Amino acid sequence: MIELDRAGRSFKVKRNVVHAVHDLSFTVAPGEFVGYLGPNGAGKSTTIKMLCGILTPTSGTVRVAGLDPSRKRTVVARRIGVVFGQRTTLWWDLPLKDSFELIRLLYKVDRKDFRVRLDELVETLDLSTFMKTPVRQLSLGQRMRGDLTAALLHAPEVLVLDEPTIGLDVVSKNSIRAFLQRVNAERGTTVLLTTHDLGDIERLCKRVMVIDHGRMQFDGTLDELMAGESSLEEVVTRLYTAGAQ
Ligand SMILES: Nc1ncnc2c1ncn2[C@@H]1O[C@H](COP(=O)(O)OP(=O)(O)OP(=O)(O)O)[C@@H](O)[C@H]1O
Repeated sequence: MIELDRAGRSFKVKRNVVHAVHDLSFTVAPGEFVGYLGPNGAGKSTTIKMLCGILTPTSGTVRVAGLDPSRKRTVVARRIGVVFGQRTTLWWDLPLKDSFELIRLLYKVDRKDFRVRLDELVETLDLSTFMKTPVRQLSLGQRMRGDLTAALLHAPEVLVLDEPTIGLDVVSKNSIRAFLQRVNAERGTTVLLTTHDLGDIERLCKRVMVIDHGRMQFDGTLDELMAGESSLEEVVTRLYTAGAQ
């Protein structure tokens, strides 16, 4: 479903070249739920931006559902849902329900399918009390639930999440985690999850990839990553520190 083959992305900053992602290869099979970890500046968001076609790789190839996102951005957009926890994709001044209607029009979602999906998402994510509220007046937890809904209204096969639980309280985090687990289990949606919250990883991901300085440091199961140790935080700290040396 997701395939990177020696993908790289560099940026020219003044006279220097920053290799944000370097020679990165991995595949994510349909229906997998994969955690994508790395310290600040490791290249996670750059990878995600290449998956949605926002950034073109400077070397190698990136494929989503067999398509090149930078060349087929609109087609890929219909097959992928993306949530950037730090930024909303909703319209700031519009009531939430109007943002959803705009998404229906943009993605050309059939009116009946849209209704069924929206009703289900409103119920599961408990949105009914703030559907008429402008996005700018929503709390962070409410806004995040709105963003998740927006990402799923066109029933994408792939969901890419960049810090979807950032800044949320423990109850909101747990309800979002339960929701994501359900989307993956019931709809078979492939999920790639970037987070600095290791609780998200422990709760949701069987497989974990860790990158640092744009290169893969670890790709395996959570059990393999833990290798008999009891604290994921310690394991990850060791990996991040080793990468920095
Ligand atoms: N548009 C850009 N121009 C120049 N450098 C960039 C650009 N985007 C990212 N970078 C650099 O690429 C590297 C990887 O950044 P990226 O945002 O992908 O990291 P990240 O793993 O998502 O980090 P964080 O966890 O802090 O969000 C960093 O050194 C960053 O400064």
